[in-house]
Amino acid sequence: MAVYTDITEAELRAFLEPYDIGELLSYKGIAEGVENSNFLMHTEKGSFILTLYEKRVDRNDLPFFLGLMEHLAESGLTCPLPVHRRDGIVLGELAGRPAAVITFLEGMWPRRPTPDHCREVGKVAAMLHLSGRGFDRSRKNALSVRAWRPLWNQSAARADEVEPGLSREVEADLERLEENWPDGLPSGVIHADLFPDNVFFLGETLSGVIDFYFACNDLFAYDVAVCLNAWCFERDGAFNMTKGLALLSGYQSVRPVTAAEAEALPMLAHGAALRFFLTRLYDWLNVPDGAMVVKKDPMEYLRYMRFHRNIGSAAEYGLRQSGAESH
Ligand SMILES: Nc1ncnc2c1ncn2[C@@H]1O[C@H](COP(=O)(O)OP(=O)(O)OP(=O)(O)O)[C@@H](O)[C@H]1O
Ligand SMILES: N[C@@H](CCO)C(=O)O
Repeated sequence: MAVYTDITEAELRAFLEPYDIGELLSYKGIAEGVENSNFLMHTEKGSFILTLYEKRVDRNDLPFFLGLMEHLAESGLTCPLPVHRRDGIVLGELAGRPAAVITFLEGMWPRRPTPDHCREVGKVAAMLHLSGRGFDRSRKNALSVRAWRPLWNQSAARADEVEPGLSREVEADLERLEENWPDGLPSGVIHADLFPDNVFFLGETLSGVIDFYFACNDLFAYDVAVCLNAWCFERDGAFNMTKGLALLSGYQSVRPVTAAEAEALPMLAHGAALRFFLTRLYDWLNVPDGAMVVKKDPMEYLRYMRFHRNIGSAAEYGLRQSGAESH
């Protein structure tokens, strides 16, 4: 359960005083997520999420994340909105952490994604890429290729405890990715963490996207690569081409990928797998077992890295190109 920072009822009531959301009726920690502390609150005016921003979130980035949610919602993409206090402010401080109240989004994230879910997430990723264009703030990706080696260095000495030979294998991948990482591809605002637990559905209909706390400006196709990893592998580690095809065709129905993006996709998917492997490995080795958080398995992402190393072309993910260049 991701509650790193606990709060008392008195603290919470004082924090909520400047908001116009009615009397607090109940609140409880949310048993999901690994990054921030989240609480579900019921007030006289409905349900709200209270988020306390934890270690990996830089306070200076919060106006970007919260502003982006407002911008995307205005462009028609359903996502939660930060609630403004009576004085207009959206960001406060609670228990020594930056904190915000966020509107509650109805829906459930898909525990077993189907090709239909994948098509919908492909579409919403492309819509987000197009909608982000009018957003007037920008944020560098703090977890892109240049950040991987410093992150790896914090785990490298202990990696072989997780699996013998891991250290040498990851070193080789890092070198390959650092040398061949593409640049100059279409870029803009990306979500960067568009996993199933961040995409809600009501029945078969996508009801919204949450968790913009890794959003940044980077290559659009990198975001697609993150999605391929997060949505299209089966529990046994096999890549499901039907899901890949659905996700990519959903994406292309809104924003066709360029030939250069298609060519770079295997490298981007390999790098996207390494990025999540590295943060998971760091947490695996460093977050104490007693912490109220379910640690995610880095080895799942090592298997994806191994898969992508051997991919020759994006067609193997299910990409069908019409030859149309775009954006
Ligand atoms: N606006 C919202 N509406 C409804 N539920 C929400 C909302 N925001 C968060 N939640 C709930 O809280 C959980 C954790 O939220 P979130 O994914 O933002 O946390 P996180 O710690 O940043 O997670 P992650 O590990 O995905 O980065 C979600 O899976 C969802 O159940
Ligand atoms: N989505 C991430 C956790 C939040 O960054 C993962 O599955 O490793």
